[in-house]
Amino acid sequence: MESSASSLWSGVNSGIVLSLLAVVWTMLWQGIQGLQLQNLFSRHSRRLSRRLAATLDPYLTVTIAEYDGGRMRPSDAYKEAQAYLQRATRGAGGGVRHLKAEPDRDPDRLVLSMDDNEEVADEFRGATVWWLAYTSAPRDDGGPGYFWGRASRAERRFYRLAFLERDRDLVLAEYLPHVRRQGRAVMVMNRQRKLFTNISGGGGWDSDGFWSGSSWSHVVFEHPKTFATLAMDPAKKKEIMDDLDAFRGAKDYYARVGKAWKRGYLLYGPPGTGKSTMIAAMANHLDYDVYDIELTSVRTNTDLRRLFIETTSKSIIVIEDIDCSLDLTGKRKKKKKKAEDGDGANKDGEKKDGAAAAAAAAKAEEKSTSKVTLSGVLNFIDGLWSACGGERIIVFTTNHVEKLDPALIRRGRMDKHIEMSYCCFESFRFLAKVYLDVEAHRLFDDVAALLREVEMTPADVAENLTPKGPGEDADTCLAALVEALQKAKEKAMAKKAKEEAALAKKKAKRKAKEEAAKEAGGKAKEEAKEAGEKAAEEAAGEADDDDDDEEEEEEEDE
Ligand SMILES: Nc1ncnc2c1ncn2[C@@H]1O[C@H](COP(=O)(O)OP(=O)(O)OP(=O)(O)O)[C@@H](O)[C@H]1O
Ligand SMILES: [Mg+2]
Repeated sequence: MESSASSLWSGVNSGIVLSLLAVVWTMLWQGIQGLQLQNLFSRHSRRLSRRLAATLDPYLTVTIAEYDGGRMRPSDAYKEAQAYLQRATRGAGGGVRHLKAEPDRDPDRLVLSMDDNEEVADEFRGATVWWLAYTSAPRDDGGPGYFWGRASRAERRFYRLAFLERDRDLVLAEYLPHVRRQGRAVMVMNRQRKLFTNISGGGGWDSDGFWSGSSWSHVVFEHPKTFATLAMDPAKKKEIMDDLDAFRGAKDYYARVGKAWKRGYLLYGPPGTGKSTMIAAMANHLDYDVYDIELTSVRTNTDLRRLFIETTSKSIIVIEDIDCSLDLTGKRKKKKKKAEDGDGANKDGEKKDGAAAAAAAAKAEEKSTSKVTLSGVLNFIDGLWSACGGERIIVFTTNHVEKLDPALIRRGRMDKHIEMSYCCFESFRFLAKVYLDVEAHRLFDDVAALLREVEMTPADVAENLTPKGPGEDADTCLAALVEALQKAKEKAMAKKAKEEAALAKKKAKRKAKEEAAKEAGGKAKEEAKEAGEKAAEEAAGEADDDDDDEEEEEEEDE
């Protein structure tokens, strides 16, 4: 590859006029080289030259947009072209004068690519082609991407490939596939796993407290946790690793049975039992990117769907603490009725009752409350859109599995339910090996006995096993753990005693209340009985009087 300024003329038929022009141009070029105006002129000179060439042999163009389908999915072809062109800008930048730089895997280097409005020429089997990078102005025109709301109003990036008409077949049939293949190879070589989030990066908080602007931003994913350092029952760990391996290699299986190539994991258990750690281990095991969705920052179901569509294949999509993120429990029907999307699409894309109803519903919603509903989340997991893009793992974590709507975690949505529990002796031994490189110790029996009686999270055990200073070793750390376990045991016993005392007090109170009620009931009964008897006597007396009157009346009639 070389800069277009030097190679351009090789693709052009020269005639007398052209020769003359070339001479004039060379002289002019040499003249301005001494001046600092070269930057300015080089770009224009290349364009001018190409236009000149096009008048003799018209050129064609192919444009590759950053997003497919309006602004729904980042385009693979764009990414491949970008990677291919990164190669073109290696070394001295391949003649490109304005470069963009991103961090490389190697901390001392940068990955360079051409900046907007830069142009680079490439040679392929004797043909010259020109690549131009450019950005179009944000649009607000209700065009194809308008459905996606704010996203369509962001800048749109493109690569435009120009080539001479006579090279048409070569470029379309061979050069472009070559670019894609090479680009993919570069991407594999440079691949850095990424951790994406929907709440930071080039955007801003809107007046309702939601993040708007670019949907995902990312950092390089560098979590050191692997299954080799994750403490849990070995059989359970192996089962999870086998499950992940089976998923990764099951493309054909999923296609054959007609299922989207995705798998749902529900990780549940008390805080500090390793749920987030497990996600990092899964991502490292599979070599996948991680998309961490902060659901409370997603405004509507439509936004949630857009976020999903923008995720790439080979990724883990995580929603942590799903029970806290939203009120998802038992509100499915109610919410479905009232909480429709502000953007005009509801869960199933069904038609809404009308704009007035939508506006009323939107007004009724509290301003700062996310309108993502359980239906939206269910649709996100296994609706029609969930099938696009392939090879994804969806992970939910929660501390309170019992609070979740059964629909959310049924098999098929969350295929595998994994309980992360308190530290058992096996896990402790594992952590002792990892943290202290100790496989046996005189304090192990004490720890084993205490762990049978006390619940301690792997996070707390790991903390106690971490040497805090130069004087600390396995002996001091294990002694600290035993002490912490004993303290935890005493605390648990004190708590239990307190609870029992409270329970006994409650029982005694209830009993006293019952007896008082009984006594009061007996007294009331006696009084009622007395009153009843008195009333009966009186009634009987009155009845006698009535009989006498009737007899008298009968006699009078006769
Ligand atoms: N099973 C485990 N094996 C190894 N380390 C663990 C394990 N569980 C927890 N840890 C350690 O404890 C710390 C906290 O764990 P983690 O954040 O994964 O807990 P969590 O279950 O996600 O908690 P929360 O419910 O509060 O989010 C981590 O830094 C990790 O190193
Ligand atoms: Mg966590």
